[in-house]
Amino acid sequence: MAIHETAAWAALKEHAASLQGAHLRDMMRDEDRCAALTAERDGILLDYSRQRVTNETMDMLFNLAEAADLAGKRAAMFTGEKINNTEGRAVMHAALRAPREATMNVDGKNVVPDVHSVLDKIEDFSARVRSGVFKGCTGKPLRNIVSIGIGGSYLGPEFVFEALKCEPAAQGASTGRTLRFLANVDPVDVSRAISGLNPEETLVVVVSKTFTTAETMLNARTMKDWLITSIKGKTAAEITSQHIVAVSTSDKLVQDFGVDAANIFGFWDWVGGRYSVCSAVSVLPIALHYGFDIARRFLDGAHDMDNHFLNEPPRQNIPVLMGLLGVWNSTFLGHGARALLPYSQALLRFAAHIQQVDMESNGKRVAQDGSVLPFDAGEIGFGEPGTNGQHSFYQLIHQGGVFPADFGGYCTSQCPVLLEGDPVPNHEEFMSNFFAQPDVLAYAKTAEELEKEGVPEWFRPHKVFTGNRPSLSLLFPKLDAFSCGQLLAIYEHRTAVQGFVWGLNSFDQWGVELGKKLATKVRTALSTARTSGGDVSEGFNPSTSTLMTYYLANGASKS
Ligand SMILES: O=P(O)(O)OC[C@H]1O[C@](O)(CO)[C@@H](O)[C@@H]1O
Repeated sequence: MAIHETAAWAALKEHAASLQGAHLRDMMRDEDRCAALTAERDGILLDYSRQRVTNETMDMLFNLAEAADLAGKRAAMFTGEKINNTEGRAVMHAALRAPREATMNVDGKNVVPDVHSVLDKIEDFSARVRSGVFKGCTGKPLRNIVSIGIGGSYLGPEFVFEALKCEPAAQGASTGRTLRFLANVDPVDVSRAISGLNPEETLVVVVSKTFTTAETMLNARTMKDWLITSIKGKTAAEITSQHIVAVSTSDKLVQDFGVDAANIFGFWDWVGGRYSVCSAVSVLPIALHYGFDIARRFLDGAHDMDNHFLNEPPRQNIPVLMGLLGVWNSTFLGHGARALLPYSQALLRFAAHIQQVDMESNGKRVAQDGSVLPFDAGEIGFGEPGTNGQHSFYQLIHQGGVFPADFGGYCTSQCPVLLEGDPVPNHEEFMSNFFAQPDVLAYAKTAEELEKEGVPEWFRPHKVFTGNRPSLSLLFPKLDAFSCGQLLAIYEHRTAVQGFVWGLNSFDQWGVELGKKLATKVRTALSTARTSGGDVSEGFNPSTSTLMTYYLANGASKS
């Protein structure tokens, strides 16, 4: 039975209607309710008392999870069933962070030894590069890493890199080293990536699961050309073998590109692109830059959260709770977008990564069996670290439409500062906002209150806050490699929970294919027109032809 036909679904619809008049300001007065709407794991505290839910709502959401067979689908994921039915693939990113002694089967084969053999290879290679045993072809140490990749082969690694940049252990381990990312096929991104780098000290890591992605392959050719034309007195083969390595599932295409077989770090088709953060996709650049131990701690954190997700009952299970609340807010309360608001500057690329994990996974219009979903699945995710976001889009989330918000924060800072004579450490000033903002969203400021404060009548409507805007708060002890892994896994599993409940396939991404095909057609037409002077009116609609003609006439031939 489709999930929207179940009694659990109907009950939630009715319940949502009955809660329409309820206001968070009143709901927050119930201390027992507030105490019940929390969960804890390893010092991570989830407080979801500012969600527009009661204990009854949660029970009904747990019933919905049961009706959707959430537990069965989760077990199928962890046991290597081919739950990505449109691609015939297992979804086993949890195996990427499993300990050596674990057993996780795909097609009857334990994949954990393969995972650890690549991790061992990364540990060895990164140690040789970092110690200067593996050098550039002119004998210089390789201090700079440029990691080329896009989408799932870029956003996760960059999120992890930024999260650890100022973490004391990671910072110490990366002194004198540079890690940059090259994703966009815009040549400006190449220029930004290589600016100030000495090619003789630069190692390029080409990251592409398929090794066919147009953007990544052009950037890889561009970087190869940069290395070969800038390093003098060495052959192209010598330069390529010492300065380019690759992370991919396709050994053949990587070797055709000229990379030594010894310098390929593999992964497997049971790892989806946006779920590949714990494969060599991130582990290699992170280990090269911060050292392998830091990368291992990150994997351990993600594994810790896998265990929590797999074993904890729903009421204490952070990803399950967050996934069900996402379904509640979007499907039953009608809030199609949510804000990701980490109170940590180190998480400046968190929202971008989770946006991809969530929107590429659950942005679907059909159920797993191909039937059209009679509700909007997927949510828009957007965000910025606090307090920068407060001075940008918070106006809208306080007084415009309603956007449920995920607040994230840390009890201690990666870089504490206490100025002489200042009463509070800088981190506490920062975190005061983390505690204040959810209450501003939840509680109202009424016209009557404003009147009592002496605000003139004409001015009151502008200062009214309707409140009743849901949020949740995730408070971690500190941001280090381990907790960064936990955070990643919470959000990966949160997305899976939503997809499981909605009954769709969160692990394919057919929606990105058509654009790639059309871009290929445009590229061919532009190149033919530019080289042989033809026009671009054939095969395109009048609008696209006009735009392309204008582009060709205004500088394309020169750039
Ligand atoms: O790693 P690849 O094969 O270059 O693919 C890059 C990305 O492109 C996508 O296929 C589509 O955006 C992602 O799923 C993937 O992570």
